[in-house]
Amino acid sequence: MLAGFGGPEGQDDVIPFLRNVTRGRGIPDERLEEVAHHYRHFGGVSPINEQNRRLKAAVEAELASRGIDLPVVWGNRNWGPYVADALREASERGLSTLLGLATSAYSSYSSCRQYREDFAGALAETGLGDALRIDKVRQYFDHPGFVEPFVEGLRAALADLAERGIAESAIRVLFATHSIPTADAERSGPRDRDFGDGGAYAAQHRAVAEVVMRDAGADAAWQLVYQSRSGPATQPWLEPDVNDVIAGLPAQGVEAVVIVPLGFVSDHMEVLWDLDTEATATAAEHGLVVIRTPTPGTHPAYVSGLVDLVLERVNGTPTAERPALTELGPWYDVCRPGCCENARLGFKPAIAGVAP
Ligand SMILES: CC1=C(CCC(=O)O)c2cc3nc(cc4[nH]c(cc5[nH]c(cc1n2)c(C)c5CCC(=O)O)c(CCC(=O)O)c4C)C(CCC(=O)O)=C3C
Ligand SMILES: [Fe+2]
Repeated sequence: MLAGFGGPEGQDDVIPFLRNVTRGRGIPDERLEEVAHHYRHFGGVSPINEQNRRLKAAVEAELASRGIDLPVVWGNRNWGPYVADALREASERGLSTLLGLATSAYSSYSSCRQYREDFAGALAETGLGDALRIDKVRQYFDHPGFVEPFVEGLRAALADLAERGIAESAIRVLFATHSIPTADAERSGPRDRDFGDGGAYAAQHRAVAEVVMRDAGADAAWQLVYQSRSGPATQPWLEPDVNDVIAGLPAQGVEAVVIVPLGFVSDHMEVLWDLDTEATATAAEHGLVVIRTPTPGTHPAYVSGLVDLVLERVNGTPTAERPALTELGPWYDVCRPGCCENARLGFKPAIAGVAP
C-alpha cells in the first residue's frame, strides 16, 4: 500500500484539504491563509497526487519486470483517495495483508508515526480491522535507492557551477528539510536511544547529508537547513530557516548556493513554493547563483530501491544483509515503544509498532 500525504486537486479542495491537515494542530489562521495562497497560485492543484500516481505505476512496472506478482493499492492521509479507500479496495480484491510504503523517508511524528496512526484509524473507520493486517516498511532515509538521486543531483550541480567558473570554496551546499516542532524532534526515533540535538530526525538528515557530500565528491562547505515552519511563533521549531541562512551567505564570501531537498521524495508544494519560489527569490535578492537539485520522484534507483525494501520485508532478509549507508540504519521494521510520539497531541492508537 503506497501511502501518500495527499493534496488538493482544484480550488474548491484547498480549504477542506488544509482543514484535514491541521485539525487540532493549533496552526494560526494567518499561516493557513498564506499556505492556501501557495496552492491557489498553482490553480488549487498540488502536484503530489499526480506524482504518486506515477510512482505507483513505476513500482508496478518494476515488480512486473522482476516477475513478482504483488498488487499495489494507493491511499493518502489527507486527501482522496484516502487510506480507508485503499483498505476497501484491498478487501474487495481479496487481500488480507498490506505492507505500507510511505512517501516519507525519515523518523518523526509527521513522517512516520502519523502514517501508523492513520492506518489504525482507517482500519477502525472501515471496520476491516479483523479482515486486514497492516505492516509498514522501515524508514529508508539511508537506503541507496533513496540517496542515489541526491548524489547524482549534487554532482551535476557542482559540475554546472565549475563550468561557470565558480570555485568550490565559494559554494555552499544547503540540505533542506521540513522543520518540525523541537518537541517532536526530541521524541523522534525510539525512546531508548539518544541521537543528540533534534533527535533521530535531525541525526538521520545529518548522516545522509554526509554520505551525499562524500559520494558526490564534494569539497564545498555544507549545512542542514529547515523550511516550511507552520506553528505559532511561541512554539519552538527546528532552525535555522533556509532563507535566514541564504541571507547570511554573501557576508561569508559565498557566491553560489546548491539546495538539496533532502527531506522530500518528490517535487510537491514544499519544494515548488518554499524552495523554488521563496528560497530562490531570497538567493537572487542577495546576488547568489542558486541551483535546486532534483528529488527522487520516479528515479529508477528510487523505484527499484522501494521494491527492494518491500521484498526484504516480505522475505525476512537478515538485518546484516539489508542495505544502509549510515551507521544509524538499517532502521527498525517495527517501530520501538514510544517511537516518534507527539508531545502536543497525546496518545492515539497506531499499528506496526511494539505496544508501549
Ligand atoms: C516532516 C514533514 C513532512 C515530510 C515528510 C512527509 O512527506 O510526510 C511534511 C510533508 C508535507 N507537508 C505537506 C503539506 C502540509 N504540511 C502542513 C503542516 C505540517 N507539516 C509538518 C511536517 C511535515 N510535513 C508539520 C509538523 C506540520 C504542522 C501541522 C502538524 O503538526 O501536523 C500543512 C498545513 C499548513 C502549513 O502550515 O504548512 C500542509 C498544507 C505536504 C503536501 C505538499 C503538497 O500538497 O504538495 C507534504 C508532502
Ligand atoms: Fe507538512
